[in-house]
Amino acid sequence: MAPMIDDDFIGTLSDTEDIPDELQEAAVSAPTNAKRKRDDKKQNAMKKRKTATAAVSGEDERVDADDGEMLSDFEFDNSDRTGAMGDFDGWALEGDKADDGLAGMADIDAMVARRRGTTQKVENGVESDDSEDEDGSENEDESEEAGSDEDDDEDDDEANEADEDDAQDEEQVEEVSNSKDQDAGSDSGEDEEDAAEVAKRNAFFAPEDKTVVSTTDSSFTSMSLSRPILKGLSSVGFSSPTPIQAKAIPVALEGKDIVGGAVTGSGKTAAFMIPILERLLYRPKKVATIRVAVLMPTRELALQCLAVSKKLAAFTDITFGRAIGGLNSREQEKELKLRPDIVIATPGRFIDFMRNSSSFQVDKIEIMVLDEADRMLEDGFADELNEILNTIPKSRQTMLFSATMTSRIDDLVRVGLQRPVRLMVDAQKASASGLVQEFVRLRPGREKSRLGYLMHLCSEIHTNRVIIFFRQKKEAHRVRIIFALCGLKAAELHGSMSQEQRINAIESFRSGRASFLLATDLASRGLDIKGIDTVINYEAPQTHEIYLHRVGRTARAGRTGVSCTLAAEPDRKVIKAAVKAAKQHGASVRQRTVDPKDADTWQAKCDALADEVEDILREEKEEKVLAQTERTIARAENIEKYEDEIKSRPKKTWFESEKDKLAAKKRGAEQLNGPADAKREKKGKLSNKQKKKLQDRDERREGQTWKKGKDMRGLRSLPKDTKKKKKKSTK
Ligand SMILES: Nc1ncnc2c1ncn2[C@@H]1O[C@H](COP(=O)(O)OP(=O)(O)OP(=O)(O)O)[C@@H](O)[C@H]1O
Repeated sequence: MAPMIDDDFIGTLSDTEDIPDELQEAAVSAPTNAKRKRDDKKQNAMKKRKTATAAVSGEDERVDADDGEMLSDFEFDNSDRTGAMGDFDGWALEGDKADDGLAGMADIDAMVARRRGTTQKVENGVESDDSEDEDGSENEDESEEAGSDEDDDEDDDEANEADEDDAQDEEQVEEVSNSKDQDAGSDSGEDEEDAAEVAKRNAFFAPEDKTVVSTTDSSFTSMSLSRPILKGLSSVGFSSPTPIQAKAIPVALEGKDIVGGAVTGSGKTAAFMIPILERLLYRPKKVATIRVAVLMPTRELALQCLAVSKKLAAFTDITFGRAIGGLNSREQEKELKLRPDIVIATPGRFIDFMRNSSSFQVDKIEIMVLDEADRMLEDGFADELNEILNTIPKSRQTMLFSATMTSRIDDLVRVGLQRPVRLMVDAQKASASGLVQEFVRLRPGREKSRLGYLMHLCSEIHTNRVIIFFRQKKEAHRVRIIFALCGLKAAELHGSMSQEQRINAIESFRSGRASFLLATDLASRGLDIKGIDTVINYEAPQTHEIYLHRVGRTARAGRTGVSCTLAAEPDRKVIKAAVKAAKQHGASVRQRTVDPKDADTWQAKCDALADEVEDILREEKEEKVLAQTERTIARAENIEKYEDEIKSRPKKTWFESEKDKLAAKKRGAEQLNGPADAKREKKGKLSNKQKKKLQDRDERREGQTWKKGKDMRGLRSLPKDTKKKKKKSTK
């Protein structure tokens, strides 16, 4: 039966709830940097720019940085974007081993083709290089071989980037559904901030009215940007600044610290990169120096940022280097020896170079950017971040950006911001304006057919340019096999894949060879892939923030897109928060009705494939073991061949022991999943809020009925017969 869109969707997942009228298809609607050392030339250039900006904007036009208002008059120009950023053409992998094949997907496709006895031609597959994933441990000495082994992509910081994925994986899932997501529903964080927090904030941030220039009528030319920068902008098709760019660029050009937030896909990358490039044009050029460090939480994001930045800098002499995990360190070390102006990095590899590469000097860094800053400030990255912050100069400009930027002062204080300017363009927890959020409700007892629902959606409704998010990489992989067995072209992306496979997977999806990308939250932040039509949440994520990042992979840069979330009992809290926020911001929310028979038919098909899936998993494991053995032999041969060179190198040091790393990982998981039971015991007395949380969790564990929250109480104005019908259906 054809699926239906039910426009009067409600956020509640309980069958006893009434459908609200109001949820019917919304049809949507610092002081100057005197302390900091700047050379005279730069200061003068800055002053000139400042005067020009002020002249253009005028005092009266200043906009309150915190007004949370969307600048409705801004529209992305998507009419003619040929040659623009849409044509992302690579990962700047010169020198790194990058395969054009369909790694990660080709293996499965080949196996399925063999099993089906077809002659399906499968492009060359690349074996998974996930040795560290098999035993779950990294060997610090492994990187010793980097010099002699081109393939040695697994480095010490593998763990950091993998954490992004692992933290949301495996055994934590149950915890997740029972603890942290309760926060998502409650108005924690910003909403609950008290007067003390407001006072702290006022003291911490620079007074807004003095520091923020107007964004109305702003254009790149009115920002007094230099010709090479303007040429770069026009070459990528950026004709006018997005709201966050209009706000951030003038402030950043003045050298001020920034805490910036704007919805996903609103151009935050260029918001920090344009002023950096402009400022670097005025750098002293006699001695090459690393002046800028941009830190990102995942390797893919770092590579993407590098590609975008290089395009923007195409008409300048500004140079770039990488310190990105998972890629050949020797190549990166070579680049860093030349002291590029800007280094784009993931924290683990950055620290590795900081400690072990004499050519990597960070003592002249003048600007540091933390992209996806709220993620970087989480416990999982705390040790790395502290190590970096303690090493690079304190007298730097620091910029933090994220679509879900935290304003919790305690989090921000440790970054060493100096009277930062707070630039929040969109209302907190808003989604992109072109996004339609669909929910497919799985009634109690229907969860066992979750996969059936997904298969139905992907074969009948959302059939192309779809990214599907999973909580567990194992599940993403299993479903990827089922997709292959059912003839759906898919790629997968998660932390159990080698970096090369990860990049190839993204590329095969980007190029359209794969219609579906099955990913974990490794891909939830920042990835800018043009033309993603739909984001499907196979399960709701742990938090509302992650939900916003996930659904933000579509409807980017003024485009439209759909998110579709399978909503069962365990997903309830996050969905409740998502619907509530969507309601508040006038976003489009609707329910998609899928005939249970369709889902059951697909579920039966999938169940019937179980043995075959097991066989493929076994076969895959055997191939992995074989590949692993071959790698071990090759490694041993390499060690023998390059023994002298390896022994002559100083032993690498790492700032954390394995134990510390594990502890950090645990802290990260705890932060993600909420306080562990142990914490509860240790603390002794619990606050009422904690008690309520635990009680809610226990109730849910026992499968008791969910109580309506505040935001759901308003859902009463349904026509009577609809109410009756609903009640009946629950009996
Ligand atoms: N001024 C502009 N004009 C037109 N397009 C732009 C402009 N600035 C950025 N874009 C495009 O908008 C898209 C999103 O940009 P970007 O990836 O920087 O978003 P973001 O805000 O960092 O998103 P996320 O929060 O998901 O990381 C990119 O494809 C980029 O090319």
